[in-house]
Amino acid sequence: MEIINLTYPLTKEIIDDNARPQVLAIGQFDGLHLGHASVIESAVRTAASLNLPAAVMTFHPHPKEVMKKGDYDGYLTPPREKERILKSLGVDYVYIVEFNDAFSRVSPQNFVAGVLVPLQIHTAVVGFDFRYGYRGEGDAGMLRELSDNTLEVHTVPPFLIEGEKVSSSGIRRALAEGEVQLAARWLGRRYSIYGTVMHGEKRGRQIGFPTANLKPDEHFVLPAKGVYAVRVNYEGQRLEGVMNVGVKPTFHNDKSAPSLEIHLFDFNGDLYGKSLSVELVEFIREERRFGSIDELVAQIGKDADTAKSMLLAAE
Ligand SMILES: Cc1cc2nc3c(=O)[nH]c(=O)nc-3n(C[C@H](O)[C@H](O)[C@H](O)COP(=O)(O)O)c2cc1C
Ligand SMILES: Nc1ncnc2c1ncn2[C@@H]1O[C@H](COP(=O)(O)OP(=O)(O)OP(=O)(O)O)[C@@H](O)[C@H]1O
Repeated sequence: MEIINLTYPLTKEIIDDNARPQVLAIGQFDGLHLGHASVIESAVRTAASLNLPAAVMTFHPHPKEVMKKGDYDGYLTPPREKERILKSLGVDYVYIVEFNDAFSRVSPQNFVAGVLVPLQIHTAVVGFDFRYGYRGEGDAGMLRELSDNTLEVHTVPPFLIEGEKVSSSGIRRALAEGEVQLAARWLGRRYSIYGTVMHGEKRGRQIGFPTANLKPDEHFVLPAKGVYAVRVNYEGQRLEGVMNVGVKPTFHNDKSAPSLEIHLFDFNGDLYGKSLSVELVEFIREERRFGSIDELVAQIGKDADTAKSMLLAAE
């Protein structure tokens, strides 16, 4: 899979290097949830049947971050995570269009005439509610006419679960409420955060529950503050543990950014500086302030037992 960064307007060099008949799925695709997968899989299938390469076009940074509106609070799939998943879907080319103020003002006409036509897109595959161009004025139906009928357009019907359209914003809402199982059903996999283990305040070991403090490698959306049963992938080993996402109100009054602390079961190696990914399996309870360290320690012991039985029952 090749990744191509594009800036509008496209240069002659970029066009010369990338113009080829190809099937293109277009969208923000943050999360690469089951709805996104149905669009991209449809593009991959169509490409195979036409014997053409399959491509995906996405935008970076997230338009909601640039336009400072909506529910943006990080990425469900920051760039490297998105690449990993797109690769597994069988995509040949990924075009990442730089999303900035100027690009947000490109009209639907100029998007088609200045990007899709020069790249020789044979078929564009989009979801039923795809919008593009300045103020989202363009829709799927307009793609074909704006290209002077050179472009085939496939529109993918809504992917629903229990009657609801699977969406990135729904997954953000679920994570913000600690509903990690709902998020996992919509994602088609458990939500995971990739990061590096940093030095913490060194209190964990003293209280009998050493924790790995995870600094996310990219700007991941964090789930609601609280305690979670987790699975951890470390150098190919699958470990299990319990994670606190929070500000440790028993020790601090500040409202600093939440930290991610993982107590791994049956593990006592040195993790400082190591890369891990942590999969959220189940929410256990909200974070709270304890009156004494003994009470906190007793509760963490119970959390660990709860997490173990949840992990045993989880597939
Ligand atoms: C499973 C688990 C649950 C936790 N729950 C809370 C909590 O509810 N309130 C709190 O103030 N700290 C909570 N903590 C955070 C501990 O206070 C923290 O792990 C300890 O202070 C060590 O921090 P350090 O790594 O910065 O030294 C929890 C930690 C774990 C591992
Ligand atoms: N559930 C779905 N079923 C079919 N197509 C979808 C679904 N969700 C998104 N798409 C399509 O995937 C592409 C990318 O959409 P987008 O990233 O805006 O998805 P979204 O999850 O609806 O996002 P948000 O919740 O932030 O509005 C678009 O073409 C869109 O129409």
